[in-house]
Amino acid sequence: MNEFETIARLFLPLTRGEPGAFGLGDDAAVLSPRPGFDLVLTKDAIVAGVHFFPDDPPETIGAKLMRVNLSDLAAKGAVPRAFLLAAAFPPDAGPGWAPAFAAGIGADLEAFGGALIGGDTVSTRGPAFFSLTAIGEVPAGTMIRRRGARAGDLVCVSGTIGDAALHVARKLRGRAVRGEAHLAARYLKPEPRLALGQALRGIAHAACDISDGLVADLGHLCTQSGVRAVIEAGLVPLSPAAAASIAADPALVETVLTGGDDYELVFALPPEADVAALAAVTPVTVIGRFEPGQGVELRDPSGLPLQLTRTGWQHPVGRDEAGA
Ligand SMILES: Nc1ncnc2c1ncn2[C@@H]1O[C@H](COP(=O)(O)OP(=O)(O)OP(=O)(O)O)[C@@H](O)[C@H]1O
Ligand SMILES: Cc1ncc(C[n+]2csc(CCOP(=O)(O)O)c2C)c(N)n1
Ligand SMILES: [Mg+2]
Ligand SMILES: [Mg+2]
Ligand SMILES: [Mg+2]
Repeated sequence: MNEFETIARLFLPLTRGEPGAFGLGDDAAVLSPRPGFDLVLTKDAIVAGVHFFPDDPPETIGAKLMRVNLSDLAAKGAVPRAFLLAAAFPPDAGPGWAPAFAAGIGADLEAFGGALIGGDTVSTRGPAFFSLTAIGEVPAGTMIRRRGARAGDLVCVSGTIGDAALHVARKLRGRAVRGEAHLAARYLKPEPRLALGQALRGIAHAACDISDGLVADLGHLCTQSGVRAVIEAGLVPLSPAAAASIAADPALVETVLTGGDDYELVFALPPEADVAALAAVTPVTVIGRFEPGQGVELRDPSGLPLQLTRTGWQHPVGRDEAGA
């Protein structure tokens, strides 16, 4: 399939009748925020060998592209509205690859809402690269910021932490884990916490999604808010697979706390907030408290500080992988 066949056959159906997409036949799209709403804009990219394994199923690569972006909208309390897709397809992909990738995106547009309104389709002699600009809506002035956590607030997280990072540790470093199928599913198709994020509007003082790692992303929230977080490692919610993996190899606790790829939410709730009411929508766990100061402190079950060798994922930019 050539470029324009790909746009017409694979991407046009994903516009789902959105008039501002102009049938993917114009230079640009038009989007009007509904009166009384703000548009919330975010962008994440994924690269073969960096964010996904080149032999991952193309449907789940499309889904993961959607979900890493939906996760940012979720963290801001936004409702998905529109997406712009940049796709540089792998040079050696078979004829079924792009249709399956597009089907993964289409299924998530159905599941989570919004429409494709534009993008760009290119070729590459390098690794496959995909990026979405995701556009969501919130009632004007209500986007949840990373800034706003206060001393005394509860540190909360959704879902379970560390599953995807354990999958990566198994695939890249040969680490022995338990519950491989569960860990793989969590890596391939993270759950964007859209309902929780929307429920947090007007309640949470601050929120961030966890892409780089729990400690790193909580650290970003602390920096923006000008507070410190003290969390108890023993309270961090784990799936049975992650708990069994750590029980067999305690060193994996660092992978869980700092490995990233969780796409769960970490957020600040005032102490009087009704955590149980939120937890009725999505699993929510209180893992610590915000205090005056800066940085993230982790405590082990005996209350002693837990030292980590890193806090999360960072891309090397303009230097080699060894960090020279
Ligand atoms: N190339 C860039 N140009 C402009 N702004 C950028 C660029 N890269 C990052 N940013 C901005 O920097 C901030 C931090 O970006 P970052 O990518 O770390 O956040 P994130 O998307 O929530 O996390 P992740 O990419 O790990 O999912 C965001 O406000 C983002 O829009
Ligand atoms: C094949 C493979 N190797 C390593 C990882 C781990 N990883 C890569 S980028 C990133 C942070 C989020 O990305 P970004 O900050 O770019 O949004 C993480 C945790 C992976 N997912 N797949
Ligand atoms: Mg980003
Ligand atoms: Mg984010
Ligand atoms: Mg990142």
